[in-house]
Amino acid sequence: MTDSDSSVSRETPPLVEKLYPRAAAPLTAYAELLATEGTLRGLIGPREVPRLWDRHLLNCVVLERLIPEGASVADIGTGAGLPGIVLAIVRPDLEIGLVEPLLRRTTFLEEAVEALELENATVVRARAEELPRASYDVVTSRAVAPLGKLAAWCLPVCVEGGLMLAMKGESAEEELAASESELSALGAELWHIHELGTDELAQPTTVVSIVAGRAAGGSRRGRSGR
Ligand SMILES: C[S@@+](CC[C@H](N)C(=O)[O-])C[C@H]1O[C@@H](n2cnc3c(N)ncnc32)[C@H](O)[C@@H]1O
Repeated sequence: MTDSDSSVSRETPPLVEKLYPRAAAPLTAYAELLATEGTLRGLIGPREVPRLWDRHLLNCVVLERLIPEGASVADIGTGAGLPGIVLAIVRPDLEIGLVEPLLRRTTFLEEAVEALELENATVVRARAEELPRASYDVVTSRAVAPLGKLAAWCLPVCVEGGLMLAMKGESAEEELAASESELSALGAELWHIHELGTDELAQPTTVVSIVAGRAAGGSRRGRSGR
């Protein structure tokens, strides 16, 4: 990787300046952290650095469009903070739990939250299965597990009527078809595939949204209830 390769990703894309002007500086600082400490600590492959914006940050940024105002959000298996840190930056109204079991990753996350001065993000060192039932309004994930397994982890964590948002690639339709009976058994009520950023991004983001029913998480609790 040459210096010019790695610097490409550190230029804030005009799209971010246009759509999220207030978030442009912290997003760029996060891109820099991923490109430096993130690669040094093995959290991001060096080959990802030139495409950090296109394949990672922009891909995550548009997810915010599906999240209701003021929601509490658990980002399951957040790794180096994707999409959780991006969401915390672009949506200060959200309360984000960055859920990750591995110490090396939670150490990086703690440092990133502090460096980026994110008052609305908390690092939670845990596996998804260990989270309290019905504790978040929205549960997000990206590249964590096949949809059926993910639903068994995430839906119980959602309040009744809450949302599970799974970022998926081209496999979304196939995974959804394969897991419909599991979703029903878990009390899911509605599911849908969204294509986000089709007019704006080189690679639109595919998200499976699932509305949690009573059997999934239990009774509704407020955002301060976890
Ligand atoms: C491929 S990485 C994806 C990281 C990040 N979401 C991204 O898109 O770059 C999968 C992450 O899920 C975490 N993970 C695996 N099983 C998990 C579980 N049961 N609960 C929570 N996180 C889990 C791993 O530690 C890892 O950080």
